Amino acid sequence: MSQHFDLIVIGAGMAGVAAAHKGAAQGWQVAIVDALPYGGTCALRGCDPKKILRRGAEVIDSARLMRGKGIDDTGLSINWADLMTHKHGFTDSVPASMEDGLSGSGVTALHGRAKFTGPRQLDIDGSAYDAERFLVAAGARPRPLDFPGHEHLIDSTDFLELQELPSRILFVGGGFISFEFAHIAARAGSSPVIVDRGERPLKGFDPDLVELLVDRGRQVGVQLRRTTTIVDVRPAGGAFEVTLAHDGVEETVETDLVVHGAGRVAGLADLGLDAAGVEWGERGLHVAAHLQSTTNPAVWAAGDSADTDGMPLTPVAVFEAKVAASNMIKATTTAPEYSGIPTAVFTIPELARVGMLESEAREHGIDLAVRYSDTSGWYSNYRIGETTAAAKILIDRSTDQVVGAHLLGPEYGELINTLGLAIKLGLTTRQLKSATAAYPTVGSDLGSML
Ligand SMILES: Cc1cc2nc3c(=O)[nH]c(=O)nc-3n(C[C@H](O)[C@H](O)[C@H](O)COP(=O)(O)OP(=O)(O)OC[C@H]3O[C@@H](n4cnc5c(N)ncnc54)[C@H](O)[C@@H]3O)c2cc1C
Ligand SMILES: NC(=O)c1ccc[n+]([C@@H]2O[C@H](COP(=O)([O-])OP(=O)(O)OC[C@H]3O[C@@H](n4cnc5c(N)ncnc54)[C@H](O)[C@@H]3O)[C@@H](O)[C@H]2O)c1
Repeated sequence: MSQHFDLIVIGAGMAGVAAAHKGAAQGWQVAIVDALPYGGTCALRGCDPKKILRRGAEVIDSARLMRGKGIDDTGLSINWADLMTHKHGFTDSVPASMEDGLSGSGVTALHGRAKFTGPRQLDIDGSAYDAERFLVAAGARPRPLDFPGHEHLIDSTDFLELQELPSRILFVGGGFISFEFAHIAARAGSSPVIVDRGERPLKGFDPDLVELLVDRGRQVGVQLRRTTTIVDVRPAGGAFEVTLAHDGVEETVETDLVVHGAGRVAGLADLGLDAAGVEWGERGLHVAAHLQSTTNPAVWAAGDSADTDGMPLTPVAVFEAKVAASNMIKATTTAPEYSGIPTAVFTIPELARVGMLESEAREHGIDLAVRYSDTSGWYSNYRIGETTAAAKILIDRSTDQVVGAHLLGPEYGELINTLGLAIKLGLTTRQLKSATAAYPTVGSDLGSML
């Protein structure tokens, strides 16, 4: 006997939960299912716990920057176990409070691994369900790696649960995860090495600012090895030997931990999508612009498991889920509009981007004014002793509108939101400069950056 719902949501992360609430508010019978405790990657294994650990690193870094400027940081250190307890103070209550919220909205909260058995049929750990429609919000998982010894790597979830931090950590891949974790680890007293196969790490960010960040990282002990691949990883007496190849030359290094930071792929492999006639790939479930499966009209997707133009980020996942749910409810074909969505790498200092890269703007033939400022000597950064900060704002001369903004500096992960709003609303630099910011705040630097 199969249990019937108007909507079944697969995945109780940020995307799935947002859509489930919206469907229930419509009066639909909605079920949501997760194989893991409710909350998804962001709240339990990603953004939120990561930024709590980063707070410890920020305190250390801030004190060091003020050394000789009135702060004695002698003996200041991170107590990793206590910082982890602080993290658990947030994460531990997430699943129950999310589930309570869903139940309060009338959503049936199920537990188990979902697998399609037909176009509208689902199996959850041996029980049968069917629905008028499904939202696949199954998230992403670390990209499978194939070099010998890859099974010895830990992933980002494991890193965020480490009970103690070893002294030598090697990160595979030069993206978000490796940079953020390496910056935390360096302030906690470890020696992190990031190995990237490309010449340029953090490829989605402004190359000039990335180089400044790499230099600042080097100063605090984050090593970067470019154009280097992993040949193999071998256990060696409680540690690991990792053979690296660079320019055809092999070298073996010893490390205590090897961490996967080599990208994530949509988590769809176990979902039985073929039985539902749903096409999918590494980037996610194949959807039309309005987020409905291109091959099964009963199936929709959002977030990290949907193959869309949106970046695999939390705000994008939530936004897509709301658009998908709204399209289901109203029988519309609205496509999410992705302009003006900022992103930040939470290194210390943080690196942020919204809109086009300089190279993209030039490819589009935009009559570009590039406003570059080394902001390291500006009051906001002098005050806290920060040595590395810069802004690059790209302006279309013909319209006076911001088409891209790239920032590296303390609190610039907040400042980028204003520039995102400017891009979304098509504000001119004249309009932006006409706004008065509270002084002295980092926001009050924006006028000078423009
Ligand atoms: C370490 C890390 C740090 C990050 N930091 C940031 C950040 O600072 N800012 C930011 O914007 N983004 C960040 N991200 C990305 C962000 O976490 C994701 O984009 C976001 O969580 C995606 O949400 P989602 O709802 O699509 O998927 P998820 O939150 O991953 O939820 C998917 C859920 O589906 C469940 N599931 C999967 N398959 C099945 C199945 N067959 N049956 C039942 N349940 C299933 C999973 O258990 C999971 O709970 C980070 C990611 C990582 C890994
Ligand atoms: N602050 C944030 O918003 C945040 C933080 C963490 C993660 N995330 C999300 O999670 C996703 C995954 O993060 P990530 O850091 O794993 O991936 P990423 O895509 O940011 O970076 C992966 C890097 O690994 C390199 N690489 C891949 N295979 C390699 C190999 N075998 N050897 C050496 N280098 C290799 C790639 O060239 C790339 O530079 C991101 O795309 C992002 O959307 C976001």
